[in-house]
Amino acid sequence: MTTALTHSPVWQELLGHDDTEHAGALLGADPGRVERYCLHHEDLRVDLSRHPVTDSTWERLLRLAEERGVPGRIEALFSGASVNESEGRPALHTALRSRPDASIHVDGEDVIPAVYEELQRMAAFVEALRSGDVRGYDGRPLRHVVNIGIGGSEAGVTMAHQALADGDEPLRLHTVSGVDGRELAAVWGRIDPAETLFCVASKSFSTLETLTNARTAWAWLEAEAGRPVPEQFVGISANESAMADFGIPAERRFRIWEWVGGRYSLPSTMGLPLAAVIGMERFNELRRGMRAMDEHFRSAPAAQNIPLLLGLLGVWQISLRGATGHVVLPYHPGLRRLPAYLQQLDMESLGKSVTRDGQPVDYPTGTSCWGEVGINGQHSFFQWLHQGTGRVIAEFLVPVEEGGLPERHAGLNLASALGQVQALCQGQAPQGSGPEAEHHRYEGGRPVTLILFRRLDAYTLGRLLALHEHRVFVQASLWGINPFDQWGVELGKRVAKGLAPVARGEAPPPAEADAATRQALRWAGCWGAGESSDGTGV
Ligand SMILES: O=P(O)(O)OC[C@H]1O[C@H](O)[C@H](O)[C@@H](O)[C@@H]1O
Repeated sequence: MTTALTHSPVWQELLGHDDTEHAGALLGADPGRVERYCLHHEDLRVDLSRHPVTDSTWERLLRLAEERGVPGRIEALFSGASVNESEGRPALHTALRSRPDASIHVDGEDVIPAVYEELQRMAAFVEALRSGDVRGYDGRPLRHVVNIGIGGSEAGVTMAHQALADGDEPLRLHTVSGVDGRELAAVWGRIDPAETLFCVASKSFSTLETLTNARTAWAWLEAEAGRPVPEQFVGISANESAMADFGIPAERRFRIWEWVGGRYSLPSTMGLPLAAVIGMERFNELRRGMRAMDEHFRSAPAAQNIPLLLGLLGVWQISLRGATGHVVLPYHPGLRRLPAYLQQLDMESLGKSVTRDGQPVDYPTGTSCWGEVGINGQHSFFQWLHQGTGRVIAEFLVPVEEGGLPERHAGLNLASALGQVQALCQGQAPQGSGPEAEHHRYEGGRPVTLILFRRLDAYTLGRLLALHEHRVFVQASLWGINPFDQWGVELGKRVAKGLAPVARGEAPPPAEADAATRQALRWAGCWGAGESSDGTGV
C-alpha cells in the first residue's frame, strides 16, 4: 500500500516547523553555509545554499527520505523490480547504460546481453553509415539522416544533437515530428533523396504523427527512385511486428524494450540518429556519464546524494512552500532544447493526482517545467522571476570553461548567470521611500539551484540527464506516485481519432463530440455547410 505524503509523521513535523528565513540572510549569517550546501560529483558543482533551508529542516528532509522508503525504491528501480505498477513492468533505463558485465533479471532473464547485442548491431550500422558503406538507391553514400519521431522518440535526439554536434560531421541530422507535413516538406528542400536515411523512431510504432510522416517519406522516396527503397529506412521500436509490417527490412530494425519509457530511451538504440552524426564513441561517452550518475545515485550517502537532495528540495518547495514551477536556465546556446526535454521528463512523470495504488493525493505534486537559454530569458521573463508574485524553482546550468571565445565575449555568460543568481536571492531594498521607490524593490529570496560544470561534453550531458531522471524519481517516491506511466495523454488522442474523419470533411461529428467541438468544426467549414444553425449549432 502506497501511503500519501501527508500520512508521514516527518512530513507533519515539517509542516509544523517553519524556521525558514530569507536565503540571503542565511548566507550572510553563516560563513560555512555555502560549503555545507554545495554538492560535488567530479567537476559538477551543485549549489543549494540559495534555498532557504536550515540545518534542522535539512535533517528532517533526510529522515523523510528514509521514512518514505526512498532507499528501497532506488534498489527496486536498479534491480528490475516492477516499479511501474500501473503498467506492470520495471523501468530499466539504467540497464541501457550499465556495464556490459552487469546482470539484471526481468522475468528470470538477464536483460544485459540483449541490450549489448542491440547496441553492437547499432554500432556496426553507425560505423558503416559514417564510413560511407551504406549507400542509397543510386549507389552514392548516405549523407543525411531524417529522424521521424515525436515526444520521447525525438526530444532526446534533437536536444543532444544540438548540444554535441559541431557541424563538421559526415552526416546531417534533420528531425520531423509534426503531423501537418510542413516539416517534411521543409526537409525535402534540404536533402537529396538518394543520400538520405529515414529513421522511423517510435516505441509503439503506432503513433499517428510518426506513422503518417513515415508513410509520406516512403511514398516520396519510392516516387523519386522509381521503386520502393526499404533499405533507406531504419525502424527503432519495441514493436517488431509493426516495423516488419511497415516494410522495414529485418537488418534495419533496431529494438528497444517495453521496460524502456520513451522519455528515458535516449541511451538505447533510440539514440541511433544521434550516434550516426556524433559517432559511437561520443554516444558511449554520454552513456558513460549517465552511468556515473547512476552509480552516484545508488551508492552515495544520503547527505551527499545529489539527485536525492534535489528531489527532497523539490518536494519541500512545491508541496510545502507553494512553488508552482521549475524553470530550467542553461547558459549555453547548445542546450536550447534542454528545457523542452526536461519538460517532458518532469511533466509526464510527475503530472499525477493519485498515488501508485490509485488513492487521490491531497497535496500538489509535479508543477510546470519550462525554460529557455538563460541569457535570452534575462531579456524576457526574468522580470517576472525578480518581481512577479509567483514562485518557481530557478535552475541555472552554467559551463565555466568557454573554450576559445573572442576576448570581447569572455566571461560574460558566467558573470551574467552569477549576477542573476545573486540578485534573485539577495534582492535589494529600494533607495528612498514612497510608491515610486516601490517599483525598484527586489524582494529576493527566490529559490535558486546553481549547477556549474567545466564544459559541455557528452559525458557531462549524460550526467545532467541522469541527475534529472533520478531527481524526478525521488520526487515521485516521496509523493507516492508512478513516474513511469502517462495515461493522461491517451484521452485526447482517442477523441482526436474520432474527429479526424470530420476534420477531413468525410463524416459528420460523432456522438461523442460535444457542442463546442461541433461548433468549432462547423466554423472551420468541415461539416454542416448550407445548413442553417438553429442557434445551438448542434
Ligand atoms: O515512441 P512513440 O510510441 O511513438 O511515442 C511517442 C510519444 O507519444 C506519447 O503521446 C507519449 O506521451 C510520449 O511519452 C511518447 O514518447
